[in-house]
Amino acid sequence: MKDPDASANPPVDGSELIRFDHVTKRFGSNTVLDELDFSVESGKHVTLIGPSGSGKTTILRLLMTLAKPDEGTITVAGDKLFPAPEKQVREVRKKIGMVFQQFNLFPNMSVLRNITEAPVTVLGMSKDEAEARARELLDMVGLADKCDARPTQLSGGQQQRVAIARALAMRPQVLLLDEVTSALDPELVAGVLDVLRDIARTTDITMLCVTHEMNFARDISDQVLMFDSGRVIESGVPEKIFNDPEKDRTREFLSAVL
Ligand SMILES: Nc1ncnc2c1ncn2[C@@H]1O[C@H](COP(=O)(O)OP(=O)(O)OP(=O)(O)O)[C@@H](O)[C@H]1O
Repeated sequence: MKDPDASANPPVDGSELIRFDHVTKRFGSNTVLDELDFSVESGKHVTLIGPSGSGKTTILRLLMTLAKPDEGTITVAGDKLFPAPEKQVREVRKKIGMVFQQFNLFPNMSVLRNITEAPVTVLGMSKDEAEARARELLDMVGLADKCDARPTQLSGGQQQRVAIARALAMRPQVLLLDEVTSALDPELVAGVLDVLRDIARTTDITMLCVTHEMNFARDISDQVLMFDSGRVIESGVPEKIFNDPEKDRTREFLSAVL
């Protein structure tokens, strides 16, 4: 399962890969992110936890440019993602890969083609190179024998593992994971989390994850950020946040979910 080459040209470990400065996002009168500041260092695995509606998914959607902030700046690997000219946004956006709750695979393409499509059309990779890379990634997620299958012939857990391979095929510097096991039957969750644990352990990719799987968060995170009402109210290593949180709000949240 080793894939030392999951991300292209990773920045030097310890440098800042993602930075939010005073980011505010409103939906009508609802201020979802409120002058949010936080950063993620290159190579680290950071998990966002917090109550439903606290703004976690919105952060990932801003990074994917699926939504825009109202105020503030977002920087990725030293380059502005917001505010920035459209051409720069497209370049910076290539550094980011995301796996969603729903797998969003193309149903009428083979598994292999689902993975090679964007590297060929967006990155201009040759078909041969993209296929070789896709086969390596399918091996990494334990689906080497499913290249020719259609997504509908796979279980939800297998589809999600294809979606993980598809995100990595673009050689992003950061992988965003948004509640990737929420849509799965319970017996399929462990297989997907094991694949992600292996990716966290064996690659140098930076991960920013939203999850309700607290054991998974404890296992893979270098840092856990506790969110409430659009702000980080507490952050620290998992041992600290899960065993000895400082804020009552964090304690209340964890006692409700653990
Ligand atoms: N497109 C949208 N239009 C209007 N309101 C939205 C939109 N997207 C999100 N919101 C609102 O923003 C708030 C934060 O949503 P978000 O999905 O970021 O929360 P979350 O912390 O990820 O929650 P959960 O854990 O339930 O997924 C919620 O009140 C939500 O209703």
